[in-house]
Amino acid sequence: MSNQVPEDGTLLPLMEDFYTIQGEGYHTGKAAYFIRLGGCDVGCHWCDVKESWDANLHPLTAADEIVENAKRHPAKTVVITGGEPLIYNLDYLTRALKAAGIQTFIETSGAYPLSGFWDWICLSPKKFKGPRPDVLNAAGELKVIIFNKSDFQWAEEHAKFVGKNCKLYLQPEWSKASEMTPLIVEYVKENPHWEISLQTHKYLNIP
Ligand SMILES: C[S@@+](CC[C@H](N)C(=O)[O-])C[C@H]1O[C@@H](n2cnc3c(N)ncnc32)[C@H](O)[C@@H]1O
Ligand SMILES: Nc1nc2[nH]cc(C(=O)O)c2c(=O)[nH]1
Ligand code: SF4
Ligand SMILES: [Mg+2]
Repeated sequence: MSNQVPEDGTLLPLMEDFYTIQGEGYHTGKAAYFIRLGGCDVGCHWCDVKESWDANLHPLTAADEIVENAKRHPAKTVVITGGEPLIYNLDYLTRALKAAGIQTFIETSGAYPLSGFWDWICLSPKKFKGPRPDVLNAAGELKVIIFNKSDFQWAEEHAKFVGKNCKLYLQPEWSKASEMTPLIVEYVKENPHWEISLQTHKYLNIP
């Protein structure tokens, strides 16, 4: 992890920011400005953004500047992702976004303590470094990645720990999608409290 990131959250290692369509989960199809923070030590072997892992490769950027850039886009929604964004204290950034009238959504593994003020929390827990109870309690959606058959049971175990209104999604791991998607279809037909989430941006060829 980067040593120089100040604890007050006024500077954050920004890997990239881009205006696109939310491709996954509950808010699929909505325009949003994505803020991708560098740094992650969870170590998913199938992670589709491994370039994010080393925080030191991504420039420390003023949270105020990130907010000014977010304000320039028509959709008043940001998705903060990474890397693992909860490595950092996100109180300052999300307070400023909300003060600017922007909705705050996060994509997180839940492996670090919850910080920030959120309109939506997408928790995608990982075997490699499990989710914390504070994030399980606050999640609006639980999005479990299905890489092999044993992940269905693992998904059920985590669903026990989220709130009763939390939406439940199964999302195929991208490299295994042709093999796992038919299994997910059958699983959801048998267990309709779950829904399918696809990485629709990859089918649309957009960021
Ligand atoms: C790159 S992660 C960044 C946010 C956070 N570290 C997390 O894992 O939730 C964003 C989302 O992409 C999902 N994801 C990453 N690699 C994937 C892959 N190969 N196939 C399907 N989903 C993937 C993650 O589970 C997560 O829901
Ligand atoms: N379009 C689009 N939707 C996304 N939803 C979650 C993403 C992420 O990497 O966190 C993502 C992403 O990278 N692109
Ligand atoms: S927690 Fe997220 S960013 Fe980190 S390795 Fe896993 S999928 Fe990639
Ligand atoms: Mg992505």
